[in-house]
Amino acid sequence: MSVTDQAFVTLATDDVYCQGALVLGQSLRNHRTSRKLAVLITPVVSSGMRSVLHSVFDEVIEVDALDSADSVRLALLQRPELGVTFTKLHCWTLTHYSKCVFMDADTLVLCNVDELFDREEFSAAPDSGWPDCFNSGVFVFRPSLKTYNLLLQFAEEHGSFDGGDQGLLNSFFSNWATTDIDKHLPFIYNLSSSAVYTYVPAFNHFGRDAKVVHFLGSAKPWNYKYNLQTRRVMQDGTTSGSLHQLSFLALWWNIYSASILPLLEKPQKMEESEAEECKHTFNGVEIILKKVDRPVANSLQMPALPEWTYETYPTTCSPEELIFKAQPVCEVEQRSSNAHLSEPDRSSEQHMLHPAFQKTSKLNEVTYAVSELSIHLKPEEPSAEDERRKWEEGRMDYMGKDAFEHIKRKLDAFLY
Ligand SMILES: O=c1ccn([C@@H]2O[C@H](COP(=O)(O)OP(=O)(O)O[C@H]3O[C@H](CO)[C@@H](O)[C@H](O)[C@H]3O)[C@@H](O)[C@H]2O)c(=O)[nH]1
Ligand SMILES: [Mn+2]
Repeated sequence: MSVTDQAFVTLATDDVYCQGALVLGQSLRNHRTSRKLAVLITPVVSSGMRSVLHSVFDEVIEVDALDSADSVRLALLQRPELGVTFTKLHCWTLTHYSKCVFMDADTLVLCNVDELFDREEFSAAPDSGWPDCFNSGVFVFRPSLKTYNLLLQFAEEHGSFDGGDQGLLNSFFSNWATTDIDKHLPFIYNLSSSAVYTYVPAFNHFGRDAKVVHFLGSAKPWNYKYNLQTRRVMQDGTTSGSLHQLSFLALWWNIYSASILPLLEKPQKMEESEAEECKHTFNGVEIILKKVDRPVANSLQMPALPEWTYETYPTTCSPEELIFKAQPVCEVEQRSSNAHLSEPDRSSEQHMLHPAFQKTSKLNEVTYAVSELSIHLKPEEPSAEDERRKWEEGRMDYMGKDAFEHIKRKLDAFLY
């Protein structure tokens, strides 16, 4: 059964967030959603990335970027980049759907969540930072131009208390917390990976039922490095996380390497060329595959956490297997005790592969050739204004370009 007038909708304003949207879309496919998949993009998304999006999503819809331009409030949140999340409001214009579930590009489904469509506008889960507010990373809504215009008007009149869409939507749907308990999605539909350690016993008790993980905050899965041999996320000085977070991150990367990487234009085969590194370059993003002879000790060694961890996979696993094994161990174990064929939902999975998966047989070539995978943002030259602000805020780069020798050279050039 497929329902064509309902859709999961996400947003990727640039090629970087497209990485997240692709993994989210793929996770929905892996769990055989019966709904359409739509992604909103802006004009800056590259044509290469658009064609990759087309192989996972039913619809790729270009919209103009909306910006809250609310730098003061966004600075309070310490996330100046979030003004652009106002672009999310465009989802109300998708009136060819009767009902939709919006999901942030930094979310991932762990099982089929089609039952969300039984809920009404406006349903969302509590935010872990302020539970009387909902988190706007997962919500059920009804597209309507009327609502869209009311939202824009509201934004103009009242702005957003956090500068992003979440503040705006909470003020707009202000009776969410008190009026209808059916509109409170359980937290397992929007489990923020950072909430994991704020209430560990609750996570241990309820976490195994998690249905959607949300990597909210400034460190996104694509900011980490992934070791294709150990199938673990690598930690360096700038990234850290609890074991639970790291297992969710590893799951994200499992999907990325198994299903998204093979959709990218195939780089020169690394075994043949002597190259140590190969790159896929998009607009502002480089995806780098590296041959590294790094001792395994450098990547994170996860101690055994039998009741809640992800399996590590032998590299001999077929890509299809890999995709469906990317489940919490507790689930895998339950399944293996009575052979997964007895579970009707699983037995048909292998036959229901989305066309996007069929290309994944190329995975092994990549897997064997490289051991480190990372996504880099091509650094933009900081503007003169950014530079000045850094100085004013006392954040000089003493070791780098603001080192005494560089300043002296500038002064010399100015004086002589
Ligand atoms: O440059 C950007 C930034 C965001 N997004 C999209 O907007 C979503 C929200 O941004 P995100 O970086 O995921 O924000 P969070 O870290 O999740 O922070 C919170 O605050 C945001 C601003 O209010 C809300 O949109 C989020 O749902 C809420 O979880 C992303 O997932 C993307 O879908 C882009 O496409 N490009
Ligand atoms: Mn998010």
